[in-house]
Amino acid sequence: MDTVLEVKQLTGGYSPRRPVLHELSFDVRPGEMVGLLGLNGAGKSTIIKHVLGLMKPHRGEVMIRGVSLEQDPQTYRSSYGYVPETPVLYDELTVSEHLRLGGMAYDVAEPDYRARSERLLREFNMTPKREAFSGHLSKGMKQKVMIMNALLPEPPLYMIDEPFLGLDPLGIRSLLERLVQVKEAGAAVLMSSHILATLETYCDRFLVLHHGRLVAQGTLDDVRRAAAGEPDTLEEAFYRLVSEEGGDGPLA
Ligand SMILES: Nc1ncnc2c1ncn2[C@@H]1O[C@H](COP(=O)(O)OP(=O)(O)OP(=O)(O)O)[C@@H](O)[C@H]1O
Repeated sequence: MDTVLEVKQLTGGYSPRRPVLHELSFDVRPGEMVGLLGLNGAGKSTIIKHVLGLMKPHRGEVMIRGVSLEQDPQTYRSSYGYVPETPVLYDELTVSEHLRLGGMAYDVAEPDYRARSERLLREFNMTPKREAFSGHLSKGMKQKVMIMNALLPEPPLYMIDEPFLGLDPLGIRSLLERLVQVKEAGAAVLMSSHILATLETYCDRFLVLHHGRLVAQGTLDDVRRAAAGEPDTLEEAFYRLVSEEGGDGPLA
């Protein structure tokens, strides 16, 4: 089956002498949402930084639709939308100006830009704030601007790092509904979160990261089977896989 994101034997981190990620291999396919789970410091954001091309692997490779960053930086970078854990915006630009900038960066044609930006503003209840400076927005509204900007170009891959912080329940629902739509339209989604019940409901497969190693990956049943005693829920399976004391899961 084709893959959108393919990570092969990735070892990486902030210093070559002390890797944070150890020989990770996984893929994310078209029409699939994959959940990335791990305790604080497990390495989730570091994986995402490697996929974004902000960090260079010590060993191994990362390809998006068969292309590595080195082979074709422009194609690689225009193939993903990214929602970071913490919003990064220009305080002196308005919500509309951020969307406009995102549309230009990804070369979205004008009629598509207009239709998509109107729809996103409506869906995320941001139409009344379209002319507000981002420095004047609430935390959740800033996060919505990041989310709208990632969705606007309709890329083949979405990387979403702990997106629910600060979003109100309607915002969470709008985001999840939109992710289901993009996935059904054939996009691939890699989403990290600590909200395991939501990941369990929405994701098709899971990557369980512990001390920079994948200790389980696959469908909910695969992850349940990897955990001691084959528990019923993702949360319990995760707990057993990363618990230092209990279980027979592989620990780092
Ligand atoms: N800029 C940095 N320089 C050096 N080490 C870092 C840096 N950022 C993160 N680390 C280290 O890399 C490891 C993995 O951190 P990472 O941010 O990837 O974890 P995470 O799984 O995203 O955690 P969280 O759930 O808290 O967001 C940790 O040991 C962390 O201390």
